[in-house]
Amino acid sequence: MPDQVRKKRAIILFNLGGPDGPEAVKPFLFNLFNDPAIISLPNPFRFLLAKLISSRREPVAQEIYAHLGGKSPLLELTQDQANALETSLNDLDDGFDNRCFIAMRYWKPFADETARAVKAWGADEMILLPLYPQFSTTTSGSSVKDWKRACRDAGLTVPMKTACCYPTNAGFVNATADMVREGYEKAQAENKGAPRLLFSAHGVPKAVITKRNDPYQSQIEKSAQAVVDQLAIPGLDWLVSYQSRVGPMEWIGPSTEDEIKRAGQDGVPLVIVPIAFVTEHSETLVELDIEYREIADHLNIPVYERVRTVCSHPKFIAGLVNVIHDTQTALDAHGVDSDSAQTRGWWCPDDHVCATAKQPGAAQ
Ligand SMILES: C=CC1=C(C)c2cc3[nH]c(cc4nc(cc5[nH]c(cc1n2)c(C)c5CCC(=O)O)C(CCC(=O)O)=C4C)c(C)c3C=C
Ligand SMILES: [Fe+2]
Ligand SMILES: [Fe+2]
Repeated sequence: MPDQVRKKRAIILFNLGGPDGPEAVKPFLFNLFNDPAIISLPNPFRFLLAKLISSRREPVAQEIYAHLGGKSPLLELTQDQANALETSLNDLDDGFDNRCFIAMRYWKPFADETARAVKAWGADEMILLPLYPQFSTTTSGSSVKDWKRACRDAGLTVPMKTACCYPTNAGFVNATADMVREGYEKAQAENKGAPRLLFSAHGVPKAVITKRNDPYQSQIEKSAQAVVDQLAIPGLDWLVSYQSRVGPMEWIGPSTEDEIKRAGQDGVPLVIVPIAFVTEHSETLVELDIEYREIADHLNIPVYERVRTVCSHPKFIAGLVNVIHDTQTALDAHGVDSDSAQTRGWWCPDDHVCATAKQPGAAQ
């Protein structure tokens, strides 16, 4: 298609963000705990509590990021994904001039800066793509809400469509299965018995699931089941657990730490699979690779193998291309016009009670 008739389509990739140096750790934590999607208290209580918790958590978090040279690798790896996705989309020649942008929720680049960049580029339309396969109000929901605020503040008024979730997307599942196969075979080669697969996801407080009807936990289970189906290993021993608890609230379980201890009691080789993260960062490189490995070593677990995240695996990137095309065409097929698409257009392949997907007329 000739360049002059191509529409400019901005793909906005969302992730959590991480500190880019030791001095960023405390303000990053403050931004996280000051998010009403994380602590649902009215101000000034949330602000004061966020100040308190971020100060208390800072030494622990500094220690975590010190293992990574004082900063998170999340942005760099997300940039690699953005580059790979942009190349794949433009190679398809689907009538759009596609450009990928990144908006992080709690550290740079923030939504405000990215919204200004999208406006300066002259986008005709946008697709919002959370880099979270499973929807949670604490992650994708929070990012999309903040993006819409940033667009209003920047005067960016072009139509937008949102990919809600893609927990069983074939590209994501097949890329994960490829990585798991590699780890599983390595563990098997040690000849210490049949390995147990532990799908470990970032936890959330129980109240997030029960009070907000958040589909996160059920979608994590669907993702894990889809990977297991794809692996098709007869008699596979597997389960889902949740890592990264913070604070005194009750979190969803079982906890990954408890399951590592149980594997120690059972004397089975363990293969840990991150199922909610699509890039490496502190929760994989420090929590899984250092902290939990130490526990496993202490318990004499015969093998502890941690599977890599999908990052820019070609199958995962191809899966994201499909998510973008589904988002575009599903809404077009339903005749959602640019006005309502701007505020209400969500594509959701799941049957969870995604407020916006189930009630297209509902205010967000
Ligand atoms: C699926 C992904 C994530 C969910 C769900 C999630 C919920 C959630 N997280 C916290 C508190 C913290 N998370 C921290 C780091 C962090 N969290 C995610 C993803 C999810 N969080 C990522 C990708 C990262 C890593 C960032 C990086 O290193 O680049 C941290 C900071 C690290 C630490 O101090 O441990 C905190 C704190 C809560 C409270 C929550 C749900 C309510
Ligand atoms: Fe987190
Ligand atoms: Fe959804």
